[in-house]
Amino acid sequence: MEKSSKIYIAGHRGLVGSAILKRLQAKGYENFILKTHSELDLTNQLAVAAFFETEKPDYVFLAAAKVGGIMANNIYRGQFIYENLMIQNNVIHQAYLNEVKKLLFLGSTCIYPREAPQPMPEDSLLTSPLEYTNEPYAIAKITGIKMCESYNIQYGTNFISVMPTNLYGPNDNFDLEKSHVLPALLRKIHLGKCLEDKNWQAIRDDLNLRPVESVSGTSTQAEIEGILSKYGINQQAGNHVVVEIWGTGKPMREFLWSEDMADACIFMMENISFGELIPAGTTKEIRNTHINIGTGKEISIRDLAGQIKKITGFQGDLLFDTTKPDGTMRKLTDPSKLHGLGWKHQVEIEEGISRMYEWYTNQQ
Ligand SMILES: NC(=O)C1=CN([C@@H]2O[C@H](COP(=O)(O)OP(=O)(O)OC[C@H]3O[C@@H](n4cnc5c(N)ncnc54)[C@H](OP(=O)(O)O)[C@@H]3O)[C@@H](O)[C@H]2O)C=CC1
Ligand SMILES: C[C@H]1O[C@H](OP(=O)(O)OP(=O)(O)OC[C@H]2O[C@@H](n3cnc4c(=O)[nH]c(N)nc43)[C@H](O)[C@@H]2O)[C@@H](O)[C@@H](O)C1=O
Repeated sequence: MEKSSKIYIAGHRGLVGSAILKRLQAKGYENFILKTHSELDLTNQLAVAAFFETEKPDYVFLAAAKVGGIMANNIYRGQFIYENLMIQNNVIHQAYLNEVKKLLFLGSTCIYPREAPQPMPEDSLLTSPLEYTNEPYAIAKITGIKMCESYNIQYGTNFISVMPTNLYGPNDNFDLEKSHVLPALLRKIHLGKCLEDKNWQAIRDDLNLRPVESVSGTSTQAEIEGILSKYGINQQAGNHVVVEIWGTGKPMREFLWSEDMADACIFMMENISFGELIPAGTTKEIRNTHINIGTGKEISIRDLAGQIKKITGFQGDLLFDTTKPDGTMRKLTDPSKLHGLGWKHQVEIEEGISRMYEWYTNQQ
C-alpha cells in the first residue's frame, strides 16, 4: 500500500474499523473513503455496486458486519446470517469487478468446530459440527473465507481472510444484553460499584450515555434500581450489591486488544499476499488459506470477572446465573502461522482491561 493509496474501511466507526483508521492515520496514510451505515447500507447490492464504480478504491478493509455477543447471536439468528452474507457478498464481489488490489476480510474464530482441538489450528475448519449459539454467524463467516479463496483461485484476486479471537477496546459495544462479555461485564461491574457508592448521578450519566431505557434527570432512585435489576445488578440487604454473570463462569476465552488487532490487519495488508497463505506442501486442492489472529492465551470467565472487579474497585459479590448459556467451553487460537509471518500481540489482558476502563470512565 502506498501512503496515497485510496483505502476504503467498511465499518470505520466500529470497534475494529475505528482502530484500523486510527493506526493507518498514525502511519501516514491519508486517502480514505469512509461511509457510515446510514450513508451506505452494505446489504444493498445496487448501492454497493454504484459506490464501488464511483469510488474505485485500491484497498478494502472489510470490518463491517452484524456483530454481537452470545445472546444476540443466539436470538437474532436470521439477521446474523442474512446481513453478514449480504454485506460480504456485495463488498467482495464488487471488489473483484472493480479491480481492488487487495481486500482483507474479517471472520471470527467461531468458524471452528465446537469440539476442535485446542489450540485451534487453521486446518480444523469444517472438520466437525459448530457451536449452536453462533452457528448462523459462523456459517456466514465460513462462506466469506471460501468466497475470498475461490475468487483468488478463479480470478487471480488478492483477497485475504483473518480470523480474530474475541476482541475488546475503545468504541466497543457496551449494550447490556447484546454485547460481548468483556464490555458487558466492565459496564455491569462499574454500575455495581456506583450502586454500592450510592453515586446516583454517575449511574444516570452512564445509562443516558448508552441508553438502555429512558432515564431522565427526575427518575427516582427506585426507578433506577429497577432498571439495574433487570440487567442483574441488585442491591440486597444493607449496602450489599450483587452482579450477575451469565453461565457457569467455567468457559475459557482468549481476548485481543482491538488496537493490536488493527496492527495485525495492517501488517497483513502491507506485507502478506494470498499466495503466501497457501499451506506448505499444497500441490492440488487449495484450502485453509485463512489465518488466525490471537494471543494464544486464555482466561476463564470467572477469572475475567474477578479481574474487572479488582480494577473497578467493586466490593460486592459476583453471582453465576446458570440459566444463561455458556456457549463453547474453549476456543483458543493457535497463532503459530501468524507468528511465523512475523507478527505478535503487544497488550496483555490485565493492561488491556485497565486501558479499557480508563477509556470507559473518560467517556462519562
Ligand atoms: N468484536 C469482536 O469480539 C469480534 C469481531 N470480529 C469481526 O470483526 C469485524 C469488526 O467487528 P467489530 O468492530 O467488533 O464490530 P462493530 O459492531 O463494533 O462495528 C461494525 C461496523 O459495521 C457497520 N455496519 C454494520 N452493518 C452495516 C451495514 N448493513 N452497512 C454498512 N455498515 C454496517 C457498523 O456501522 P455504523 O457504525 O455506521 O452502524 C459498524 O461500524 C466483524 O467482521 C466481526 O465479525 C471477529 C471476532 C471477534
Ligand atoms: C467473538 C465471539 O462472540 C460470541 O461468542 P462468545 O465468546 O461465546 O460470546 P460472549 O463474549 O458474548 O460470551 C462469552 C462467555 O461469557 C459469558 N458471559 C458472562 N456474563 C456475560 C455477559 O454479561 N454478557 C455476555 N455477552 N457474556 C457473558 C457467556 O455466557 C459466555 O460463556 C459469538 O457469538 C461470536 O459472535 C464470536 O465470534
